[in-house]
Amino acid sequence: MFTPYSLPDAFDPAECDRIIALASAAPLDDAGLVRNTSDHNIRRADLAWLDEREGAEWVMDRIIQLVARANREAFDFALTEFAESAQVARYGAEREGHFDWHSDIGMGAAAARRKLTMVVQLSESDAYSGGVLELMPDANIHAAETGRGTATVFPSFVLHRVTPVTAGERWSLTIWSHGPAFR
Ligand SMILES: O=C(O)CCC(=O)C(=O)O
Ligand SMILES: [Fe+2]
Repeated sequence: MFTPYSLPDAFDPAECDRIIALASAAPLDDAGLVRNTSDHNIRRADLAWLDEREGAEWVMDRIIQLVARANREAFDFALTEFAESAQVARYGAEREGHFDWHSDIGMGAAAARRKLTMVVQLSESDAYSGGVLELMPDANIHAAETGRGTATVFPSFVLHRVTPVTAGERWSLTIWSHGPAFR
């Protein structure tokens, strides 16, 4: 039940390009400084929030379908909303972009209600080295599928990380779905 669930071809290559272009339409924020309390040792990435970009509504429409499908097929959690914007992240080799082990359930009002996380691989896997999304749903580490456009869905409490990017750049899309407390 808590095994990460993979949805290949959640977005096609042209759609991945469009999402990266939307995120790049304005300067990206530093993950260490904005809407995020982590410091650079924990996370080094550049971020865009899709609710701040014009023309990203179709991305959210697709996300709703994908998360609903994953939840139906694999989790059956009580989900009520998407209380936070989707986030596009760029992890670049120029500063070994990474995100250390963490759970997505946080202290903020919305972050405390996160239940499912979905991460989409927006880059071609040979566009970068490192940058592996690893999950620890049990005593073993599971590497997420790296195919471009593949979505990985997992309970937001599952520990996960992105290993340092050592060459090239990796782009990802992350969204959280929210609901009442687990019981
Ligand atoms: O970029 C990724 O693959 C993961 C992002 C992530 O874990 C997060 O934003 O909480
Ligand atoms: Fe995360």
